Amino acid sequence: MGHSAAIWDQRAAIEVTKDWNGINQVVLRSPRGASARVSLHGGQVTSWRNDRGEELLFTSSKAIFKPPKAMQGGIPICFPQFGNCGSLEKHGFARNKIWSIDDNPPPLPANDSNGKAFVDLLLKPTEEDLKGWPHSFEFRLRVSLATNGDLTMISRIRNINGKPFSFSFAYHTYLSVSDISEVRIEGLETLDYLDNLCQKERFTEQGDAITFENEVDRVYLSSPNIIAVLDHEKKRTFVIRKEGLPDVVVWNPWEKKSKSMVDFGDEEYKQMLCVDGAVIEKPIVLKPGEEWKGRLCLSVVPSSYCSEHDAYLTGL
Ligand SMILES: O=P(O)(O)OC[C@H]1O[C@H](O)[C@H](O)[C@@H](O)[C@@H]1O
Repeated sequence: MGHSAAIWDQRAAIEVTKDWNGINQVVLRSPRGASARVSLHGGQVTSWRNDRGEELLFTSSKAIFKPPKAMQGGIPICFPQFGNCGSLEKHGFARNKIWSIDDNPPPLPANDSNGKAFVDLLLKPTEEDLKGWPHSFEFRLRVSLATNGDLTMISRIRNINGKPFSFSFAYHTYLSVSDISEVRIEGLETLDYLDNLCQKERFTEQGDAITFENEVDRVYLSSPNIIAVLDHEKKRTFVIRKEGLPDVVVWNPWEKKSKSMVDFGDEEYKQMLCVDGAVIEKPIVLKPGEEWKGRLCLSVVPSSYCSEHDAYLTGL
């Protein structure tokens, strides 16, 4: 795929354009008008819009998106380390690297190809990278947008090293919400979590659902594969389905911390909520030749749909 080439295939539209830093980004469009943008900087999804053109992911108005710094917003990929729980830079190096497009990706499964636009991005370590993390790998990230606007990300990480290596991982998903005080998460009740605000101490969630009235920075452990984020004001619900990602990070910096973060504008913390499908507590160990797969699918449904179908949520 050449520089800023536009490729249109019969199923759906895939276009490669340049972002404001001159870095290639892939735009996926669904036949009904939903869209997603994926930057080759970090393989980061920077935008996901529904068919009415409404942005579903949060990006701060002051976001700095200039390599080598990763942008706070969208969906950064945290690999091979989450946060500061290791010797590497925060959240690992993958989100700061320039990925490449696979011009000849394996096809979508036949039962899943109808109207789907997708792109495969690849990350392989350079000689220089191997000095910082001496493990050879191939990371294939497939981002796809379905006809109904669902956004799916599949990460496949293969060990092409002579020795085993281990890693942690997260899709650091910044959801756009109307007002954090009006939002609730269902599906994490009764789970144990590590509280990053209390030196990773382990607690058990007592509430019926998770609501927000202060800073929250937690890793929920061994969660179900479907959770819901209900936004009362917007009357919509994000449904997060995941596979291979046992942990869920829930983060909102709240007022005081967000004031100390250069990327955040005043009061902007109210419009964001990170809910990350992740592997943190028990890192993945890959033997030579082995591959790991982690899948995240994001959908948006009207909240009325959810309350009418109570079982849909209570059974999560
Ligand atoms: O600033 P970022 O690199 O986007 O990371 C922001 C946040 O990510 C995670 O959710 C962590 O649990 C937080 O402690 C951290 O501050």
